[in-house]
Amino acid sequence: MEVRRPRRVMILVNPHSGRGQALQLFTAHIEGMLTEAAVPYSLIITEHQNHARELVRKADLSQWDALVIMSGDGLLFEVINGLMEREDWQEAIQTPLGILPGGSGNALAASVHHYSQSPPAWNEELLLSCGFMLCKGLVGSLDLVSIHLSSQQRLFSFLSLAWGFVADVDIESEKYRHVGAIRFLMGTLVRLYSLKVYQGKLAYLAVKETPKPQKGTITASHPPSTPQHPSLCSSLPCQLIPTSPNQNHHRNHSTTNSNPITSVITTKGTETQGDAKTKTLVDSLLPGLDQPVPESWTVVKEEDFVLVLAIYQSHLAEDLWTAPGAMADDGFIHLFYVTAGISRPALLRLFLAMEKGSHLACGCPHLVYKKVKALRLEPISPQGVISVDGEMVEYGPVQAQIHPGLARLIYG
Ligand SMILES: Nc1ncnc2c1ncn2[C@@H]1O[C@H](COP(=O)(O)OP(=O)(O)OP(=O)(O)O)[C@@H](O)[C@H]1O
Repeated sequence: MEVRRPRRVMILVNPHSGRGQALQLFTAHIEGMLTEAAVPYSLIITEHQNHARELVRKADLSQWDALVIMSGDGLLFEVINGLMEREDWQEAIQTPLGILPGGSGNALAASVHHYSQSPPAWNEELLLSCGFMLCKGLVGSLDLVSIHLSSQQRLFSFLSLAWGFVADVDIESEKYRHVGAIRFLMGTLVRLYSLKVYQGKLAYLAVKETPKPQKGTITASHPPSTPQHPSLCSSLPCQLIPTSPNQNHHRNHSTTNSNPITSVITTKGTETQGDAKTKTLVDSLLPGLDQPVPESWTVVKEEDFVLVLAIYQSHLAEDLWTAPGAMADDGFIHLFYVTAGISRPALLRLFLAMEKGSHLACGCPHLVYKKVKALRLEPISPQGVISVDGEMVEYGPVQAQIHPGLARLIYG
């Protein structure tokens, strides 16, 4: 007879995130909620940078129903990259992930709240909404973006890749973190005052609008963007239910080749290569960074930018509804860029309009928006900042490709 050990939710709290109150917020608002909903959990307080990354890289994931972070987006970035560094990454990255806002930006928390079609919420109200989603335990797919840096390092991102104005504001405003979400407005005003032009080359592979596939065919396209709720989902009462790892972790995978040296194509177009034990995820759309981009790509003729922002969730911060049509698993990188020549007032108007998601209706000739599957950015300006999920990464040429529905996220 199979004896199932009890499994639970690992909650990682960064006590220094945001205004440094994540732990107090957890105790005041979430602890009771989880107890009432009978969700078993273990609380782990991160002690240093990369603590969460190392922990999930080595964790026995069969013990955990979900990995939840209470912090800003930076801690989830660590968790995702820790999972993708494991030998069993294909299974590991299927562990449901959850977010409780404890930072000052809280982009993913604001996005999942938005996907639940609830009216906008901030601060504690947003935290309660995310806590409620955690108790319900509904799980959907989450797109990840594979990012290659010039040093050959590869990262996995769930939120954004930014260069120019947005990246500068994000990183420079970290020193105002103690004031909370308003740090972005302060950073924006400071950076507007010393507005810069950033030189570089941008190219992308645009999404082709294709007719809907026939029923029953396996395609490489993304699924409908409504959340799927197969595994952690119980009906009622709101409670996380243990599931067998084998039951759900391979939900997206259909093996097309029985050879142990396999190339596995998932129904969502994710390719892996290698032997059966250590397959690596292939970025089939990306040539080497030292190779020219394929002819099917669009090369942007302008080389003077104010910002380039690739985002794959709806919100860049609690009050920045940047990609109004985006969903967690829509299979798109939403690429925005602003070309040089925009006036300070026009740029400020764009950011103010972003609060209501109406910036694309501003009619600003300098703002361009494209849905893409891959992109490459080659900065020419010798110094600058590139950020991935709000974290500063190595400056230099960078390219990225979307992997639709590679991870799983708790959202209602
Ligand atoms: N105990 C800790 N001490 C110092 N740094 C930590 C600790 N735990 C996590 N970190 C690091 O802090 C960084 C910032 O974390 P995170 O983004 O989650 O919070 P935040 O920056 O306050 O949020 P936001 O970006 O929304 O302002 C991450 O790189 C993370 O690795």
